[in-house]
Amino acid sequence: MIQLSHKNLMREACYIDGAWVGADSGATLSVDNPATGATIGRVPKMGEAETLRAIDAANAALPAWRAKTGKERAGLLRKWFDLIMAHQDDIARIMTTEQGKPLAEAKGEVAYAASFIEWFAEEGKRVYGDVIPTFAAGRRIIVTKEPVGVVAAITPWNFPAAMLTRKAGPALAAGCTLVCKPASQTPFTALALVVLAEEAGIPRGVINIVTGSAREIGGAITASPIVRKLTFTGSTEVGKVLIEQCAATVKKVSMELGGNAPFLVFDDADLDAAVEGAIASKYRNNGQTCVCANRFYVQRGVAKAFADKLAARVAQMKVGDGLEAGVVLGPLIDDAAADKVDELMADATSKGAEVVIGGGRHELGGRFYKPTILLGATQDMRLSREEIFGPVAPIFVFDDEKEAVGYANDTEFGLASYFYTRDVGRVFRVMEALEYGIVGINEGLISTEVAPFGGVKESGMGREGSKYGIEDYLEVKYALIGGIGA
Ligand SMILES: NC(=O)C1=CN([C@@H]2O[C@H](COP(=O)(O)OP(=O)(O)OC[C@H]3O[C@@H](n4cnc5c(N)ncnc54)[C@H](OP(=O)(O)O)[C@@H]3O)[C@@H](O)[C@H]2O)C=CC1
Ligand SMILES: O=C(O)CCCC(=O)O
Repeated sequence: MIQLSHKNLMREACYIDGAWVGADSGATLSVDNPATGATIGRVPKMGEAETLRAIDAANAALPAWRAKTGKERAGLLRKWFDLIMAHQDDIARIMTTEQGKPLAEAKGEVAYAASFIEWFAEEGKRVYGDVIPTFAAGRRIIVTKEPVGVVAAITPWNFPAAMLTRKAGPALAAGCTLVCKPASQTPFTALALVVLAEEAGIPRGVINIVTGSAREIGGAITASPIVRKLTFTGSTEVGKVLIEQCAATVKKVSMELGGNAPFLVFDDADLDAAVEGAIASKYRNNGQTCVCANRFYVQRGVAKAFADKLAARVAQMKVGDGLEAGVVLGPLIDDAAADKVDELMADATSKGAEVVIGGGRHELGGRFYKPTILLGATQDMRLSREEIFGPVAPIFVFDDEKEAVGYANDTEFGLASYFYTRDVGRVFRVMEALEYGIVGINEGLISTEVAPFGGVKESGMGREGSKYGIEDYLEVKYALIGGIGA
């Protein structure tokens, strides 16, 4: 049992039309602690029928919710934000237990998650339209923005709170209603957030959550003509399947998919700052974020110095159960994730990469992995193309700016990128040349609710957070008014 101050936060049921319910069949899925392998609870194994009921509930709740003023919706969202922050410790404890990230990081994620609710509560009041200067006397053009309608959100296990609120915040603020499906490995964090949405007084049907079979739930969502938008964060592979499925009903889609972030260090960089940025970008959530640096390209003259400084910092990182004090790297999410990191490591070392520090599974066993640095990585290694999603930092060497940018862009992905330099001209040249939705320049942490997060190429479409984030939940309506006279 997870020790919580708010006992009701840990719910082993789904929330549909304002009621906490189980699966029709009574079937459940177990949720395990990745640090210990122990089962921490069970959630309903729902499928098509329950999902369709959730969609109907969202549809029934839509007229009243969209009719509220932005300010009325903002009031309820603000209460939700306050409750999330009031229960930050409990939610973080649930998150660490089911996801593995260290408690301090989990607390940070809860605050980050809440920030999307606060931000969009405000932004929902500012959904402005336009009056366009007319093209003909006696006519006027008005542009208004309307909620897209019922939205479905499918979220991943690596940020079980923030990926939900980054979607729920703008959706609800815009006047949409929501059906969400959290990852099966981390449903309790999402369920806890919905418990608090209910306590905040968000009306029944406005937010619904179903857990269970991804294929059945995803199939019901994408086939439904009622659902007008799907917002997804997860693998590119599943994103592509969902885009295809959404084509049948021509839904709007927002896709936040995989990344392969390059992290460039030029020889004029502040190396200490670059090392701090590398630690934040690479090892946050044990390397399991889509914006984690995946490839370090370091200019030849500073490559060894950068590797040594990074290794000195990595040597201090404590690996262990995220609930233990001082731990900064928890377990990987599951055995498959650890096996994949092993495979990428074996491929890289067989092709000549040299282990600077770490290099394999941790003595703790299970899914614990040593934070690792590799020197001598090359473009023919699998980890130059695939998301590592683990604590391995491969260092590639380059000689000039053109070569570095060429390597950085040599991927089908285009989410986050980073570079370190003190040359102002290079700042602009490289920023403009990188084919990425996000560029961190002398910064390793780019996530904030006030900026637009999203990718290009196979990293997806749409932006989350910031004033741009709400646009994905709005339709533009153009009205031409005639008969006005002279
Ligand atoms: N962009 C990102 O932030 C993320 C990228 N990834 C990448 O993807 C790899 C695999 O991770 P994984 O968790 O399997 O990611 P997935 O893309 O499989 O899972 C993300 C979400 O999609 C759901 N899902 C899976 N299959 C379907 C489907 N056919 N229809 C509808 N929903 C579906 C999952 O449900 P369920 O949990 O029930 O299977 C989960 O809620 C990682 O190693 C990493 O490389 C992973 C997570 C986030
Ligand atoms: O990995 C992801 O899916 C999103 C990264 C979270 C963030 O940094 O906002």
